[in-house]
Amino acid sequence: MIETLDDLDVEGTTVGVRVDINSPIGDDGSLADDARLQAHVDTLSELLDRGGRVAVLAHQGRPGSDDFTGLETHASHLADLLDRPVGYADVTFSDAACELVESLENGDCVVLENTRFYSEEYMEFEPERAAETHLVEGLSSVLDAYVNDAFAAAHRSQPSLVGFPMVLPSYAGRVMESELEVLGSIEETPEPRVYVLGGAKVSDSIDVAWSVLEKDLADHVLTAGVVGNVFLIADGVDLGDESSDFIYDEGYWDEIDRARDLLDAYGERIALPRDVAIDREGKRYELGINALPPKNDEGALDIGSSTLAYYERILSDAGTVILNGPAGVFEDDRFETGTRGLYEAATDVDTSIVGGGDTASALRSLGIDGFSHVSTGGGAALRMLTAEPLPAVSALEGDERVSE
Ligand SMILES: Nc1ncnc2c1ncn2[C@@H]1O[C@H](COP(=O)(O)OP(=O)(O)OP(=O)(O)O)[C@@H](O)[C@H]1O
Ligand SMILES: O=C(O)[C@H](O)COP(=O)(O)O
Repeated sequence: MIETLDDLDVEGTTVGVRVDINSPIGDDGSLADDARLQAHVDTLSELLDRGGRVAVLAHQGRPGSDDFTGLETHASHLADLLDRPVGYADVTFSDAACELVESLENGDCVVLENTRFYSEEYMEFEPERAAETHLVEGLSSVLDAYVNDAFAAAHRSQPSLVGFPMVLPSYAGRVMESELEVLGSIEETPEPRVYVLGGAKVSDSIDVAWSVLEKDLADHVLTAGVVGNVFLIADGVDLGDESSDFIYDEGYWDEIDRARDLLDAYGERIALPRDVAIDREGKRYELGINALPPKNDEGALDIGSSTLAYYERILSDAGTVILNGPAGVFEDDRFETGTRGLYEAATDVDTSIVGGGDTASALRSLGIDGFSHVSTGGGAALRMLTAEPLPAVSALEGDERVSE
């Protein structure tokens, strides 16, 4: 069983809190979206208000990517959100970092440097081995307890996520708790249940579709975005070279066979786009499936209005909708219509759950809200929807973990 902050005697305790504040970074190095920081305010405030001494652990970006930055900006933004001083250390587990953590007083908070600045943190380990990494060994010597609030990274078996529960009493933070509560009990949500799978993560979406159709969790799967295009090709539609090349270049060509198998097995529960929107001479132009391929091979960049109306009808009878990924290239005003329409229709459904990450920040930029739950996790939420165990969650509940 996973223990929560309700089980932790916080006063005077030095707690390592793993959060996921991995955020889009603007060209000037600023945070382009602070939603993930906001999400952790409750956990951090609660620990600090209850007299905890908090050392925050987090990653930002991946080695080699433009958003692979330090956490100084995150620390100062957290100070604003928490409305209290938040320190920053440019180290994570060195002697200097440990001395700083040891010097914390009740109610003090420090953000330690990006865990992924250290090569071991970008490797996947079994928890017992993760507990022997420099990061976990070094830092656990100055911590009394560990809180994992990083649901969005819980599908990674990296040291700061799975190692600490092997050596310290460990607890789920409030974000982790609520994500597990909602995403862990999908089968109890009202029926009929509709899954909307859009975006560009085709293999992940096909995994989700297989799983929820096989387990009878889904009454309908609505396909859109690149996922919808792959299903159209699998169904024998010629989308033209532009869309086909895109799918090939992204490495999703083999997924067409999987999509076809899925249509053979569960076709009556899978809805495919009836029309698509293309860019013709700089304008949005809609084409019915029978009019494809486009005469100039323009790419299919959004679902069209008759698909939207068809999907809205299915959603109007739904008890639960689970959405992941946009319906088109929403970053371009001409092709945001499908995403906006679909997600707005979803807010009218009794229970509406959005599988997060970039989708969540897209919705904020489109100004759409009113969902029952917007997950902080992209990959983690998808994995949870296929009922696959998340390593960081297993580490929190495992037999090997240390109890108080
Ligand atoms: N028809 C399309 N053609 C090309 N790109 C598309 C199309 N539909 C959607 N996209 C692109 O897919 C991208 C998002 O896909 P992705 O699956 O990564 O979703 P996401 O929101 O990042 O997922 P997560 O929330 O899991 O992080 C967007 O950048 C969007 O422009
Ligand atoms: O944004 C995410 O999905 C999490 O922060 C995990 O990041 P990663 O995919 O780089 O491991």
